[in-house]
Amino acid sequence: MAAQHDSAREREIRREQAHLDGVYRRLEEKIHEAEFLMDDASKRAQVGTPGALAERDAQVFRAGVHLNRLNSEFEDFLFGRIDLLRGADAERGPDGAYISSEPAEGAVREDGAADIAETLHIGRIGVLDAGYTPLVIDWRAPAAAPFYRATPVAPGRVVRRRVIRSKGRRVLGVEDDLLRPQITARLDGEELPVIGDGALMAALGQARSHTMRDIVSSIQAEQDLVIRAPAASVTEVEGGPGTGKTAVALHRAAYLLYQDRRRYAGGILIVSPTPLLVSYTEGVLPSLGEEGQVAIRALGSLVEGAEAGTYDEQSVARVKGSARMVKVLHRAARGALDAGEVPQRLRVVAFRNRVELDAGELRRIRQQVLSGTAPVNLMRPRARKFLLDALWEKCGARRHHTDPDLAAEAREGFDEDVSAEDDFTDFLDAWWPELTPRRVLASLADEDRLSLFAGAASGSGGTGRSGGAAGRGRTGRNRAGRSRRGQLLTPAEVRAVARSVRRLGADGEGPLSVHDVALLDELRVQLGTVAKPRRREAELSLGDPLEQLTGLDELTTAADREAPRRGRAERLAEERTDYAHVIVDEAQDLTPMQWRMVGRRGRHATWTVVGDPAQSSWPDPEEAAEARGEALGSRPRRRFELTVNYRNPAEIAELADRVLARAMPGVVPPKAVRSTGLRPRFAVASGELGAAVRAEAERALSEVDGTVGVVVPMRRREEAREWLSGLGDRVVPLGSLEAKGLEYDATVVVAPAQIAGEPPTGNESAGGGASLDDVPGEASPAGLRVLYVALTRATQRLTVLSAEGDLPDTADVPHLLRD
Ligand SMILES: Nc1ncnc2c1ncn2[C@@H]1O[C@H](COP(=O)(O)OP(=O)(O)OP(=O)(O)O)[C@@H](O)[C@H]1O
Repeated sequence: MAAQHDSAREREIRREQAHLDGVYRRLEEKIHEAEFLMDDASKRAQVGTPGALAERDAQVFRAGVHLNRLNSEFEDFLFGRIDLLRGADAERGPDGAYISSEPAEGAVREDGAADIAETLHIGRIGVLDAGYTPLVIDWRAPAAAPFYRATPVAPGRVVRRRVIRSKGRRVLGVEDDLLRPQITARLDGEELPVIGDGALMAALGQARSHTMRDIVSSIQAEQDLVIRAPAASVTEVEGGPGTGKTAVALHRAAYLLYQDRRRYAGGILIVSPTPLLVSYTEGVLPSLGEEGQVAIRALGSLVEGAEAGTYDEQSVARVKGSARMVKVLHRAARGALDAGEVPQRLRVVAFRNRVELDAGELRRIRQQVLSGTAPVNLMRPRARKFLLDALWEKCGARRHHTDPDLAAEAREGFDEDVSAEDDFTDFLDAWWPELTPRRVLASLADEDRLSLFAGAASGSGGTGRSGGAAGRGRTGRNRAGRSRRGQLLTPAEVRAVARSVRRLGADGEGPLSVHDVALLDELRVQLGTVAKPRRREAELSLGDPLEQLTGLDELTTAADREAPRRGRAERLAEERTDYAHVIVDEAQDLTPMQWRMVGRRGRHATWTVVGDPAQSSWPDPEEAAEARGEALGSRPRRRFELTVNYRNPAEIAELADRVLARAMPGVVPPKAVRSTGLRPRFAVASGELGAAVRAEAERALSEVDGTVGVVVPMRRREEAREWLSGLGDRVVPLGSLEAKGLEYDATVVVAPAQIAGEPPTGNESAGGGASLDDVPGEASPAGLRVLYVALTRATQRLTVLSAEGDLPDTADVPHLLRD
């Protein structure tokens, strides 16, 4: 029986191999076609402009290179096949396949027999044969949708879905799902064979590496609905851990580009919470045939020239992320002209007279200038004009001219003379310097200044409306000391933030934290920058050079795109601050300030926002929801929910759900699709914690082939690196908040009560150091949500190692994880 089955499998593999061979033959024809075109182009004397010819040469050359590389570099280039019944009508779509999604009446005969009328192969790119019949359909094409959408309940025309595993030119295996088991279908006169137990389970059981794989061959129906949702307005996707939100977001980016390349020439931005998650996911798009138009950025790398390198203590992050900072920064931007040395007197010579403005006059002029609403840096011309007005008044020349024309002429001469004086220009540079966001942020290291800006709301003025910096600093502090009502930040918060920005140094060039970056972006807007000239759209557009080669939708490989496009993609990302589509991953964790920063990059964009409120580590969900609402504006929303957990085996999911029930009672967890029979392991660190962690990590390493994540409380992450040193790169130490979005074959979760008892905050990551007590605080809802994230990272095995505060029972189960 087994031998028979094997031979059926082998026969099917041979058949798929024959098809793949045919595809490669066609590709080789395309190589020749490309070579011919290249040859032809070079022979032609003058057709079109020289520029057009050069472009054409380049295109043809690239086409040849792509085709050559295709053989070796496109792993599982062909991965799927569907066998379909005859459709309700005989109309074909642009990809050469029949359009009907429902079978024709009579396609299944009364005795349950039916013939397969159409077979489609699905791959990463589309290939047509010489007669425009599809050899391979691009996975994003409408004709490929049934491959993902068909279910036994709603099979449409699909009788059998097959996943093909191949490498380069070789077919390695096939796995089938029968979607209409009740009918007897025949293909070319033979009964349709069904091989294997389905591809999804095979994919889920594979060992994990440090980079995410695409799921193109096993996208599930509810995920496909999101990936192919129309790009209008805002697509919101919620789902528990492991439901494929990140995977879906990445596939959606590739799908949108395929659908409307021209529209998305404006760029797609994918915002990820941490650099770890960026490096984990960034290989997926090239494997899907896309890269150049998509920028994947961590929140700490979203602002040009401001790369976050450190992380704030959690209590500080909480303040910096809060929407209260908007007003503080508004005041800081307008008050920043008073930071440092400010000239107290302006002296010029005009019409052979010395004219002077003293400190009081200068202060009043500054107040007048700042009464405008423009960003501070853009007010410099206004400041210049007001100074000249005051000097003109003071020099008394106006009184000598009764004739308005003569007066105007004299004034013009006056302005020209004064403006040309070094004393005047030097003064203006010092009195109204161009402010940089970094410098203004750094100026908040002065507690007096910060407490003034953080003081009770008093209009929008900031220091520009009152006296000198030092005097105002004192006033602010007194005011703050007198009354806390209406204060934006408490004195303790002021101290903590001021201390944290000292890291930037006086010039502001020191290391930035993740949360500083959103503050810089806010200041960038408040201060204003002189716009750089924009490149011409044509220069930016990547176009699709291969569109001209008939019969191939698109032929590029990851390696192709990497080399020539990388520089270009980087340049595009650098230049771009406004995208055509913005995808936000782990959206539940953006702080209000980060929502503002991200919102600015998608003012004219459509959006896809994916997240899970149950995994939010931000302590004030309402404040974040409000900021998210503002960033997304009044655009209509379309909501989707993902309900199946593809990552965790049921045994692990069940344990994690106990924590979810504590963190968010009543929330329905996603359903785990597989079970391994391996229950989580519980252990207690009775001696030295480091030794126990290392021993558990070693044990996990011996149990799985792939990666092991060791999740520790944030304040332990530096120590954890030492505990695990020398165990090799299959083991990754992680602070609890760093684990977000990642997954490992095995995880060791250390000290759950400490993880749940840490002060909550937004997206934190490696580096820096929180200063917490050894004994964990009370588990907060946000802390429990962080623990829930930690417990849902494993694809195969989970170990929970109890430490101080965990109160394990006789079976070593810590109190937070008991029923
Ligand atoms: N249809 C699928 N076929 C195969 N694997 C899948 C499928 N959907 C999801 N997966 C796998 O499940 C795992 C979880 O996916 P992903 O990281 O996208 O989930 P998530 O919802 O973003 O999780 P979290 O909220 O925990 O970050 C990944 O390994 C992904 O490849």
